[in-house]
Amino acid sequence: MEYPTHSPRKFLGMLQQYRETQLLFAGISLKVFDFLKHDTSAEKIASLTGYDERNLTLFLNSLAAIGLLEKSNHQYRNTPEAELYLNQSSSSYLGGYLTFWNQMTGLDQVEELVRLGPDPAILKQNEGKELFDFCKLARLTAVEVRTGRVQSFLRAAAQLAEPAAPLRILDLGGGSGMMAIEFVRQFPLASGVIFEQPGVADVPEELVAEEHLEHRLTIMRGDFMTDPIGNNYDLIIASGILDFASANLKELTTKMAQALTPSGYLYLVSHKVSDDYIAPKKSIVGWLSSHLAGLDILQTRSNIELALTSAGFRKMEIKPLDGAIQSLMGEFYTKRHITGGIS
Ligand SMILES: C[S@@+](CC[C@H](N)C(=O)[O-])C[C@H]1O[C@@H](n2cnc3c(N)ncnc32)[C@H](O)[C@@H]1O
Repeated sequence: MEYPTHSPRKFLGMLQQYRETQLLFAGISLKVFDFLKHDTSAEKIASLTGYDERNLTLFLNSLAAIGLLEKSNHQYRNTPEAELYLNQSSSSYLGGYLTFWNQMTGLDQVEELVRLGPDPAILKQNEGKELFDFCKLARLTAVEVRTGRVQSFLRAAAQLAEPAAPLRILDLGGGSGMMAIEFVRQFPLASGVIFEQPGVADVPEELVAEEHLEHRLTIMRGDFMTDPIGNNYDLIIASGILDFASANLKELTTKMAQALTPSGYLYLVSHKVSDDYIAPKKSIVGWLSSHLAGLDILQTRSNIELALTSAGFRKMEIKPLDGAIQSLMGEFYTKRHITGGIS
């Protein structure tokens, strides 16, 4: 008998991935990773939590099978990644962030929305900043941003600026403000502004205070589309914000260009969405729930490039960086004709 022309492996793999994802979230919710810094038996965890020992054993075996736990001699312990990101006692704990992101981008309603269409009110308003809980997101990303994103940004910035440069920076729609906070920690003479909507700005304000950086970072509250954002900045960080300009992208890029000094830089993190809206799949699928609900704000890469060019920006070539995670790195733009360092 001939093999079929194509294998169904892809679908079975997707099913398996779905099951593994369910196990991950069950593990986070049951907080089992909190008990597994060191070798521990299912019996011990069951006695501490009241969970059913038999079923807990089955569950832990499955977590070990999918590579979240290690098992030896009937004892379980976290893998290094699980210990770093899934144990609540870790300073890099991401369980809350993953759970929030799962809810925010969840597709439980996909069938209904495809059948019935979007919410007319969301469709009419088309305001991303009204739809998402950015306050909660900002609190949760304070940790996430330090798991690679900010390091990649700082490594790239170190190529452009002298360590002792007295730079003035703006973190526009900064969320947690962690990009700006870590930047001024790395550049001891740098100072600047974190700009956020009023309902979110308390989060970076608290984080700045926790780091005792109030004398170097001020919080500006407002709507970056309609309110002044300040000027004379040497560096503007625009990470994950351009989609919220909706149809007014050119206005926002022009506003950013005007707020920069002539030799200033823009650090841009965007989704690099293709014109046909099918790539990258992480962004297309991640935004699907809000688009089905009625939003239509995701900007394509070419739209963004057009708006940046018409505002006078040019993309800079940054040399490959040791230790930077390329997929997490944004791009630098300048208004200058020549490239060089900020000083
Ligand atoms: C996807 S988050 C990115 C946050 C942060 N830059 C980061 O990379 O983690 C977008 C941020 O832009 C802010 N934002 C969206 N629209 C805004 C507006 N019109 N004015 C001010 N902030 C806005 C949101 O409150 C949110 O914190």
